[in-house]
Amino acid sequence: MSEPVLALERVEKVYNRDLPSEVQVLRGASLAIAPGEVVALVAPSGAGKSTLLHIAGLLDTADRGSVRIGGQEMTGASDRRRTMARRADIGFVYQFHHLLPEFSALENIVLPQLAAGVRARVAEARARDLLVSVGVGARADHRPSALSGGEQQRVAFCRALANGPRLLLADEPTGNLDPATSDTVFGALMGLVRETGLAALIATHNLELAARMDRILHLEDGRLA
Ligand SMILES: Nc1ncnc2c1ncn2[C@@H]1O[C@H](COP(=O)(O)OP(=O)(O)OP(=O)(O)O)[C@@H](O)[C@H]1O
Repeated sequence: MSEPVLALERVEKVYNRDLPSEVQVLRGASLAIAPGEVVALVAPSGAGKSTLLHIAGLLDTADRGSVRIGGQEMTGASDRRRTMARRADIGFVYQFHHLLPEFSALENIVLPQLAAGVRARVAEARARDLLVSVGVGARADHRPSALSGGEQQRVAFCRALANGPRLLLADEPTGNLDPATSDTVFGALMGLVRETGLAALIATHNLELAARMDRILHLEDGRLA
């Protein structure tokens, strides 16, 4: 089997250690996601989904266990190396779009590319292609406030993929949308992910959406099964 894009091994995480409020969220969580594989992460509220995604996305560190991105061991890596790996390899999507309100949809997708050193004309062409591929090409020049919730979220997907990451991490990406919109927007996300051959870990409470992914992982009692 090819090298997993994301591999977690026996990851443990405790918040507020040695305080009365101590909570052990992860108790040996392990997973491996292959290139091109789309995996659903399903868990009861408060089970530690966001914690797991933050650790996988190198935004937080585990107390124990190992995190590898593209075969590179990230446990104990310097902040600089983790930041570089995060920028180069990982795209994030959240429940709320977090687009920059004073910039257009197009600019929101161009800016991270400019920050990564891509030339403006190339960045703009890529941003337009991405917007067209998720069905919001006609909205390129609108600011986020002039877009519907579903359109905003589709723009957020494009932004997450702008710099060609190899791993997409999504935390309830359609959780804020009504069921019909959620279905359409999820379809757009899957289209993008399949087109680019990304590996993805997508947290959702929606079991119908989870069933459309390649595999479902359940997070319970701090472990994945
Ligand atoms: N920074 C923190 N300090 C202390 N406790 C925390 C912290 N972050 C999360 N927790 C606790 O850890 C547990 C898991 O939180 P997490 O946000 O990962 O859950 P979740 O599965 O994403 O929940 P939800 O589906 O409701 O968003 C919860 O009990 C939460 O209260």
